Amino acid sequence: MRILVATAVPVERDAVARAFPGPVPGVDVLAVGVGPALAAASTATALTRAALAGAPYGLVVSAGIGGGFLPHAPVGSLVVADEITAADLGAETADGFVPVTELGFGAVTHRPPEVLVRAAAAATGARAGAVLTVSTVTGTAARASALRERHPTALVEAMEGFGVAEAAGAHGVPVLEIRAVSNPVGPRDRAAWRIGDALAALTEGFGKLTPVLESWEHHDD
Ligand SMILES: O=C(O)c1cccc(C(=O)CC[C@H]2O[C@@H](n3cnc4c(=O)[nH]cnc43)[C@H](O)[C@@H]2O)c1
Repeated sequence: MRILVATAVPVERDAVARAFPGPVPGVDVLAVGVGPALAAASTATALTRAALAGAPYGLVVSAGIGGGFLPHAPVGSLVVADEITAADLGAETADGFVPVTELGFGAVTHRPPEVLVRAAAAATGARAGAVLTVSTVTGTAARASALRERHPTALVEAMEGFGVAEAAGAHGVPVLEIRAVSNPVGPRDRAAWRIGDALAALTEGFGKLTPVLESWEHHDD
């Protein structure tokens, strides 16, 4: 089975690639850009190109760093998504946020295969929980609390997972998301982001995850 690993930026791509001693046949790691729209477009393009070449991918993995909801996902920890949810795709109303699904449109959540989530968490020591996709990095305690109130199982927010998952879904390919926590979700303190520690955790996690991905077979679970 061919696997596409989609990171946002080249440093994340390189952190994933460092987990492998050399090129791994069947595993491609691609930097697809920051944010859900560019990530969706780039991932869909890669999936289409592979399908047209007669070598389709059987699994897409969205991977990278992310903000962790404290105390559930501390800096340096790993999280695997049991749900990939677009947290700001909807409408603001006088009564609060309404997701697009309640307005009669589209989807806001993709669920990776349960068996794969469990195996990935067991192999890497990652916590399993919801990973939110946002277009705006949270910068206040109030927004962090509002997100957790709306999504009580959320462990991480990042900016690409839902876009990658939409592209995978359009191709009928299962998706997984794994994030290494670089910063707490909350008041903006960009200087405190531990990007190096998170990238190291991503490399270590991917070393343990790759055999799981390679041996996994999709049975619509
Ligand atoms: O400094 C900023 O305000 C800023 C605004 C937009 C993007 C960035 C990035 O550095 C994005 C990098 C990448 O990291 C993921 N990420 C990491 N932490 C968070 C977070 O707390 N909330 C959302 N995304 C996060 C994200 O997936 C980006 O691709 C900085």
